[in-house]
Amino acid sequence: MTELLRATGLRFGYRGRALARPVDFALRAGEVLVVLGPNGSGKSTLFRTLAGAVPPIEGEVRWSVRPLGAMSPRELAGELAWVPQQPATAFDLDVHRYVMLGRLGRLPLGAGPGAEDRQAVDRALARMGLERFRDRPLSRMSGGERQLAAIARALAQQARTLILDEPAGSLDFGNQGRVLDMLSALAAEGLGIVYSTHDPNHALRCGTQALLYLPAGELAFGTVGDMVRADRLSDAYGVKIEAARTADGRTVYTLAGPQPAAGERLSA
Ligand SMILES: Nc1ncnc2c1ncn2[C@@H]1O[C@H](COP(=O)(O)OP(=O)(O)OP(=O)(O)O)[C@@H](O)[C@H]1O
Repeated sequence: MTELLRATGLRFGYRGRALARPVDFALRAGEVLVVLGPNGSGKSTLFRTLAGAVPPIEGEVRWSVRPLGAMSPRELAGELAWVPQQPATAFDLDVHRYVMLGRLGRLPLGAGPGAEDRQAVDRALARMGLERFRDRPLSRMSGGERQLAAIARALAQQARTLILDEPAGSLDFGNQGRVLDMLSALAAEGLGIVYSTHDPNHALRCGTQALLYLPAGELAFGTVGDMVRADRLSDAYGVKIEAARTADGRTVYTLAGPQPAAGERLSA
């Protein structure tokens, strides 16, 4: 399988202070890498580092074998499309213009969008079920609808990898399932997917690899089967987490009760 992303000895954070110990990981076409960790552990910062918005403290990021630092913004736009946690624009665009922003990074300097770009926008709106919101200003959309529009914008970009920061964070139960299944379908079409979530069950539903922030600055990488386990999750979040089985044999994780008070860690 084609390698899309590789991080080697990567340390990242702000003003020289790393949020985790050095980590190595890779993503190939067709894989879904899920990033799990407590609030403030560094999931968004990792994404910003992979996208080149925050320079690494140490180590290297490569997209399709090329070092991130040597890539032009247009080359990078062909590699990754980033869906931030809280999509925002300086102007109140209507939805199809907002989704068109996903095309801009791919256009030659000074060129305007053409028929191919408009088709890409229409396809992305259809895939997200947003056709009826086409001419609606973002300011008149709910948080969840805006999140779907941000995913449509990333799809319109037609990059090889999608990075999504908590894509299901504002979505209702039905849309959570739809978006996760769509991410699986996009991976099956050959894209690479990287996304963060606070729900380990989402990682089980749609994940092949996982990065898990553990206490003492360890960032562990492995298969979802190895990383998303009750013992490791309990360790990561400092609460007792139990595995249960559904009638059709799937594993689901739930919080066990009662839990330690906030700030107390489990003694394991
Ligand atoms: N621009 C910044 N400069 C300095 N520190 C920052 C900056 N942005 C975030 N931080 C800090 O870096 C740490 C990691 O933040 P980050 O947003 O990456 O966490 P996260 O895992 O995505 O959190 P959450 O699950 O709450 O969204 C936090 O302690 C945060 O306060």
